[in-house]
Amino acid sequence: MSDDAPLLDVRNLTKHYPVTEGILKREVGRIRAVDGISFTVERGETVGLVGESGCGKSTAATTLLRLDEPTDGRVLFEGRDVTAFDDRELKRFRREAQMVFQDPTSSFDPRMSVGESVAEPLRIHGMRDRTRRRRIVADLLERVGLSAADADRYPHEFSGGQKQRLALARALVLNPSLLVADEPVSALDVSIQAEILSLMGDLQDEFGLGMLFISHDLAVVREVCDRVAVMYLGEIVELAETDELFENPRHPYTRALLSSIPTPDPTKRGGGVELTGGVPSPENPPDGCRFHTRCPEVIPPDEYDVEASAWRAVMDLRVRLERSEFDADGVRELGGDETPADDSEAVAAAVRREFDIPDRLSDDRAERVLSNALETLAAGDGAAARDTLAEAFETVCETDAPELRRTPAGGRAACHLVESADGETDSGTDGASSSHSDAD
Ligand SMILES: Nc1ncnc2c1ncn2[C@@H]1O[C@H](COP(=O)(O)OP(=O)(O)OP(=O)(O)O)[C@@H](O)[C@H]1O
Repeated sequence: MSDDAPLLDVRNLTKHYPVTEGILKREVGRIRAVDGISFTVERGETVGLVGESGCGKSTAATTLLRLDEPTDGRVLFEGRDVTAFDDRELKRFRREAQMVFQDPTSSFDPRMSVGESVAEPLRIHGMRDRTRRRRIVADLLERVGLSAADADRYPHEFSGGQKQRLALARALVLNPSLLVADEPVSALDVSIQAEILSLMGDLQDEFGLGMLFISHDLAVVREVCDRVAVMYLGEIVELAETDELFENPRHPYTRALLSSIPTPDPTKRGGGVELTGGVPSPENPPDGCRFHTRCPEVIPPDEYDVEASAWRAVMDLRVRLERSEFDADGVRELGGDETPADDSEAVAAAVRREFDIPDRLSDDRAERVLSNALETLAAGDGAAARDTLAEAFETVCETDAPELRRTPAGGRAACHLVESADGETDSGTDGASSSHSDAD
C-alpha cells in the first residue's frame, strides 16, 4: 500500500461482452460496453460519471469492483492491483469498496429484518458476536437518520428514501474507504433526493470516503461532485473539475448534455444544442470520434466553407446512407404523391427538406458535390451517392480518434476541436492518451 497513490486509479479499463450465435456460442461480435477508460478517485473526493443510458456507466462500476471481470486494463486501489487480487485479497477489497444501487427495494431480502440485512456483511466477514453486530447496526441506523429500534422491522415497512438510508447503512457497516453509488437517488421522489444527497455528503465527511457517483442527472452531479467524467459509447470524452465542466465545457457532447438540463430561467435554458440521430450501437461504434455521427460541431474538410448546421445536415444524410437506412425507395417515399419519381430535381429537393439541408450550400464546390450525389441518389444508386459524399466530404472526425488530452484549464477532453495545454488542436501531441491515468 502507498499513501501517495490515489485511493482508486482506473487505467484503460475495458469490458467487452461477447455476442454469440448458435448452440456452439460462436462469437460473432462484441459489445464494447467500456472501452479503455482511465480516471482516479482520491480519498474524500467525489467523482461523477455521467452520460446517456447505455454509455457504460454501470459496467464501469461493476468491472472496477470486479463484480464482473474486466476484459482489459488495470484497477489500482491504494496502489494495489485489484485486477491481480486472489480470492483472499478480493474478499478484503470487498470490505473496503462498497456499492450502493439505484433500487433500494430489490437490494433487501423481504424475509430478513433490516437489522439482519444491515449486519449481514459483518457476519459474512466473520464477526460472530451477535450483540456486537446489533450494537454496530444500532449506531449506524442512527447515523443514517433512522432509529435503533428500526432494526427489528422489515423492508416493506419503509419508504423508498428510508430504504436508501438502510442501503447506505449496510454499505458503511464494514467501514469502507470507497463507495460506488450507481444512480443512488434516481428512483426517489425529488423531495427525498435532496435529503439522501445531503446524508451522503455528511457520511462522506464523517467516514472520509472516496466516492464514484454515477448518474445521468447532471443537476445532481453538479451538487455533489468534485470532478466529473463524461462518458459516450464506452469512452470518457471529457474529465474536469465540476465548476470548470459546467462553466466551460470543452467537448461538444458535454455541451449538448448540459444544454438539456432544465433551468428555472427560460432565457438560459439549453443553449439550443440538439443532438440528431440516436446513440449508435456499442457493438459497432463509429470510427474516428465516436460522437461524429451526432456532433453538432463536426469538422468540415478544410477546402470547404460551409456553416456548421448545414454541414451537420449533410453529415446526417451521410450517416443514414452509410448505415443503409436510406435508399432510393426511401427517397421516393419522401416526395409523396406530388413528386414524380422521374423528376430528379424534385426528389433532390425532398431529400434536402427531410434532412434540413439548405436549397444551396454556401460553398459552390461543396454544392456541386452534393447536387451530383443527390442526382445519383434520385436515379436509384444510393451506394454511389454514399461513396461520392464520403470521398469528397471526409472529415478528420471520422478518420482519427481524438485522444483525451489535457486542456489549458487542467481538465481533459477528447475532441479535435479542443485546444490542448500546449496550444495544439491536432490529436496526439502531448502524450496524454486515454490509456493514461488522470492523476493531476
Ligand atoms: N451482461 C451484459 N451482456 C451484454 N451486454 C451488456 C451487459 N451489460 C450491459 N451490456 C450492454 O453494455 C452497454 C453499457 O451498459 P451499461 O448498463 O453499463 O450502461 P449505463 O450507462 O449504465 O446505462 P443505464 O444508465 O441505462 O444503466 C449497453 O449497450 C448494454 O446493453
